[in-house]
Amino acid sequence: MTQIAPSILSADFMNLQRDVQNLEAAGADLLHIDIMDGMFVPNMSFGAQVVSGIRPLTQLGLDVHLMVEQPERYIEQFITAGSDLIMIHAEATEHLYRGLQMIKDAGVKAGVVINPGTPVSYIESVLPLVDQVLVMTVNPGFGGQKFIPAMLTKVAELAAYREAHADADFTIEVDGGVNDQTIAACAKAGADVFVAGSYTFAGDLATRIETLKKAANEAR
Ligand SMILES: O=C(CO)[C@@H](O)[C@H](O)COP(=O)(O)O
Ligand SMILES: [Co+2]
Repeated sequence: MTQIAPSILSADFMNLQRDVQNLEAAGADLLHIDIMDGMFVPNMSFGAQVVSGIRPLTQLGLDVHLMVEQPERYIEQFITAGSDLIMIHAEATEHLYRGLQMIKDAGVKAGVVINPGTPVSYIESVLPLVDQVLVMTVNPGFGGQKFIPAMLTKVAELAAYREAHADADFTIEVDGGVNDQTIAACAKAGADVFVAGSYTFAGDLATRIETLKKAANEAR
């Protein structure tokens, strides 16, 4: 099933409540929330307080993308803040399995993320544990970058893995440079959840979300 997850990184932070509520009214399926620590990625965004602030404003699931060194240090904060799904980067911790278990043990969905330079084989041993795999289709750290088409082979590889393994029960998400031109190829390769920040906010929200959904559904 297609799910569109606008990234609030492209929202107007001085009007975040308005933008979150407008996204829900416009038909967003999830809210993608990018947390950047200035270490794992060369940019900073915001912390768990903002997630706590958003939580009571919307019924949408909060899809939290931690771009943070040693994310296990912050998992509890993001659970308490009301995240529905917490994703940690495979490259950011020596204890990937433990970090994912911490999230799952709290009854929250857990996701693993891979950077453009990381192969699917690197995360194979955690695939039976996760609820979502996020394939970065740009280098993490900034919105508004150009989609890297070579990442689609990883999406297809994950879709084939899921098909072949009865114990695999994860959605495949793509993040970075997703727009009306790139979403069809992602859907064709097997992606289910599509993060779109700059594209969604560059026009009428409802029209843009609808355009993305239609393109993804037609490509399947
Ligand atoms: O995680 C990230 C960037 O690191 C993303 O979620 C971006 O915020 C998506 O932005 P667009 O590429 O859609 O503008
Ligand atoms: Co993201």
